Amino acid sequence: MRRCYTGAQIRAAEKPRLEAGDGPVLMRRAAWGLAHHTFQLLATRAQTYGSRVIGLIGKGNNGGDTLWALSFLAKRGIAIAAIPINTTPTDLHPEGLAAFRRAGGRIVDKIPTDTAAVIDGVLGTGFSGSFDLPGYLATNHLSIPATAAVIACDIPSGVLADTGDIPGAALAADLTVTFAGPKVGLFAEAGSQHSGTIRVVDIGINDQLAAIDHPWWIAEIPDVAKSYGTPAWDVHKYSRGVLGVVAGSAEYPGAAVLVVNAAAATGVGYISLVAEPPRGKTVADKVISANPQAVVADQLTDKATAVVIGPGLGETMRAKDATGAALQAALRLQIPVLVDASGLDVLQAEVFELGFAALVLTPHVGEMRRLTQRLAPDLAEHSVVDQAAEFARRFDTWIVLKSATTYVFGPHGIRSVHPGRTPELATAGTGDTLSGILGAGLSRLRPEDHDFMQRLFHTLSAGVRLHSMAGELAARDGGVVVSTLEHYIRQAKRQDLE
Ligand SMILES: NC(=O)C1=CN([C@@H]2O[C@H](COP(=O)(O)OP(=O)(O)OC[C@H]3O[C@@H](n4cnc5c(N)ncnc54)[C@H](O)[C@@H]3O)[C@@H](O)[C@H]2O)[C@@H](O)CC1
Repeated sequence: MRRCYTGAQIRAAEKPRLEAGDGPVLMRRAAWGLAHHTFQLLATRAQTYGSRVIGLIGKGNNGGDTLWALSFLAKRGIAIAAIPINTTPTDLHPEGLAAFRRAGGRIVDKIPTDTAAVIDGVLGTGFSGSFDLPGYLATNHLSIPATAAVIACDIPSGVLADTGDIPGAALAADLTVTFAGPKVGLFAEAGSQHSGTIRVVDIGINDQLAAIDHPWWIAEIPDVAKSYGTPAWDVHKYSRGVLGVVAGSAEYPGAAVLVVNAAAATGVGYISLVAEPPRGKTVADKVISANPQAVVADQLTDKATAVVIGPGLGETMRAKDATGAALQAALRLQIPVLVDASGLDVLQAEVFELGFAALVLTPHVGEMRRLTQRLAPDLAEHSVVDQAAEFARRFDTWIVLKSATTYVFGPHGIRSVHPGRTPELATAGTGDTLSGILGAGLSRLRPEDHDFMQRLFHTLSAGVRLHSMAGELAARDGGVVVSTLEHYIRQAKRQDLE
């Protein structure tokens, strides 16, 4: 798992160094890294000596970094120029501007058509409110040639470092060179679609960053193998993981099929479908014809090591009873419980007091808002991401908030972020598939292990990654058809996508 940070966390880590007077040193390290990666990018395009690089410069330190970086590039034979954005040359970072001028840089008011790269150094982590850089450029007749690379200094201007939201508009970068540690805004929401390739420059504050409480985490491809890879050589079907599935109804039998398909493709020792009569008949028939290895029972087996409750259960009294009975059994067995879809709407506040081994809720944005409205109405004014984070903390539970960006929040502030890698996953049934993947992962955990919580977090985060890898593979293969996603889950488990 890789760490990333809010703007405030990065500022807190820098603070002692700034107070010790190290600001200029940190800035020059950042600028050196920005110049290095810019040069590397130009080299891959065979555009180094004599190429032109233009900086779009704001009045803060982000502009200062860019001016310094341009001065370093000039020493490597690059023709440099800068355009102040929303400010005047007299308001630019003084030392940066002096270095830039010493290196022969000129302030200009046009972007020449032979420009090889534009560095966006208008706004960095000091950005708040709203800004529309593309609109500003259009109004001022500054057009970036289609052949020029766009390189963002630290973060594309207009992206909020803490959330990835873009309240105005931002340039989409080919490359973002970010300092100290990656900002969460480069991976979340619209920011994730504007950051391009991300390079991190070590500016010498890693010790301070390591000490930060509650960074954000990101699951990387190797993490999938850690949580979902080959089981121990000596497992048998029960010790590998027994997943109970309480899903499907006469109205939505397909949801149960999708959960079971995904769990089977992810890898589990035994799948027990809880399908008591009369809803059981249709659901059981459909699941068994798709997955003959699943075993149908009318209640949760005592051998279960995790249970998924909710997909396609519907809103009938019977669905509520099935949810209640499965929760009681899971409590008695002390196994992790995942509640999704219809199951979420019947959860009452008391459920959170019961003391499950772990309770994981996987709402999409609409379901999260409904949960908040019902159980924590005072949070309703917050963003849905903040609602999920606070809900997890308040109710001592785990939330996987599904949207274009997916978030995992744990009870004690632990959290991970997962950029949307393909909009193809925005189709009915992909949530059921995620429940199946995560259910299979949960069934492998042992609540009695000392590092159970850590493993649980990794399982949820890596499972979200596995799901999006499967989506990406399906998208490349012509699009996501949910009933075939299990095929891509298996492919994703063995394929290095990057
Ligand atoms: N703090 C540090 O030690 C380091 C900071 N570095 C750089 O410093 C940046 C942060 O610098 P700053 O704090 O000066 O902030 P920025 O350079 O991001 O921008 C600050 C300026 O933009 C203005 N501004 C904010 N929102 C605006 C809006 N919506 N419309 C118009 N103007 C707006 C602010 O009033 C302020 O004048 C980082 O992103 C990074 O590039 C690097 O040099 C590394 C070291």
